[in-house]
Amino acid sequence: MSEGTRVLVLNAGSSSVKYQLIDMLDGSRQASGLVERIGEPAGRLVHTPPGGQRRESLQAFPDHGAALKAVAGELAADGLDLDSPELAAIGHRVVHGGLRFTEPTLVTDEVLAEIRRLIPVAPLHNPANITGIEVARALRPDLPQVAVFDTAFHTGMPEHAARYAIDRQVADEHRVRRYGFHGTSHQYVSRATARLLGKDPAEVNVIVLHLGNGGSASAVAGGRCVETSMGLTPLEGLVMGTRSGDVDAGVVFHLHRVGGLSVDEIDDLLNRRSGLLGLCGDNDMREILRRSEEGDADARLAFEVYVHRLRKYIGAYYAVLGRVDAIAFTAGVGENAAPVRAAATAGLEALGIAVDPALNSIRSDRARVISPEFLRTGGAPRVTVAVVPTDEELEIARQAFALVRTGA
Ligand SMILES: Nc1ncnc2c1ncn2[C@@H]1O[C@H](COP(=O)(O)OP(=O)(O)O)[C@@H](O)[C@H]1O
Ligand SMILES: CC(=O)OP(=O)(O)O
Ligand SMILES: [Mg+2]
Repeated sequence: MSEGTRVLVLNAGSSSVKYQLIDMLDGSRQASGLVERIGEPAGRLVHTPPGGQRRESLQAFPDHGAALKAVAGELAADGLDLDSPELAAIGHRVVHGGLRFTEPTLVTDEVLAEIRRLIPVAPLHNPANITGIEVARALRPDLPQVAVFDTAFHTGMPEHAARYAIDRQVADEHRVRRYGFHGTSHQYVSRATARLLGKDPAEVNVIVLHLGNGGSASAVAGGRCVETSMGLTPLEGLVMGTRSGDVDAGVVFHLHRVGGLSVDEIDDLLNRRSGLLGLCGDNDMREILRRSEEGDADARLAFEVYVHRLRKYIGAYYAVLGRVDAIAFTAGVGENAAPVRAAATAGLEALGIAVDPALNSIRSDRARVISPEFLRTGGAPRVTVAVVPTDEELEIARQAFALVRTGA
């Protein structure tokens, strides 16, 4: 077993790779960075060395393999060679773990084959995750590679939340059920929210709104996920950057039978050309807020559809939990877009939910409460609304390190 104390975490997303090198002795970040717009003509790598100046390099990254090689180069330039004996493991975010992977798992050829078998149910993600694992294995074949699954935190969901109301035999034969994603983030943020409240996670009920490029909501009761908005694939639920979220399944039949689109075309439409992008031509919330402010009607409608869906889920999860102690906004949109947080919670005072405009407008990368100190709720218990930055990489590093150190 390696005596190293550092873990490199790779979070390979649909068009990006986020990475962090973390020393598990004290949780300190040795380096971190992001490669974005992979596969596009103009890519970007931003690397932050230990305690140093961010370096940006603008270049095209044709695929995830090219991106990871560039990351290894940046780390080497800081003397953080991937050959270092200080590295104990490489942790990988893997989006779909199906029914089998409910815990962090050491990657073997057989595990990799199973992750590959799940590509049809995570077509935007598992291929990138696999590439990340393959490139990392080629760079350090001697090192444990640990897969940490987005689905794992949701595997304890009650059966009534995990089941679709379709023929049970068909569902079981094809393993059609609701798996849920972003679980590492929902787990980390729900615990961090409990800490912010000064309580034990076992005592609190939290609605976590993870709003990034992909987005999902979860209802966490006493530390356990009891409901989440994504399903068999990361398509169900909230309106996302390029994904539709919930649509009547009848839309698929209609587009096929009447619209003449093939199943693959509909898959591409709903996963890559819908959501905010489909509604207004932009998938970046920053652009949508800017355009809305200038009076652009398409951007405004996209914003309203996005927020309306979010409000529906807040209401639904309030009912699922019965008692809500906190609502936590997280990920790129949740942490940065004050107008989304304000609109999603507006007019809900009777549920004990409100956001203080001054607190909401403060920019910070720390977990913080944005609900007002005093609120007329008409008797409803007050809900703490908070912005709680997620750290999927730190959580993956912890889980990966625990596995290689203790085998648990
Ligand atoms: N300052 C900001 N204001 C509004 N939205 C932002 C801001 N910064 C980032 N975002 C949004 O966050 C999204 C990315 O979120 P992130 O959690 O990094 O996504 P992912 O991990 O899914 O790639 C972007 O598409 C952008 O819309
Ligand atoms: C599962 C998922 O949607 O992930 P991301 O937000 O990284 O696309
Ligand atoms: Mg993300």
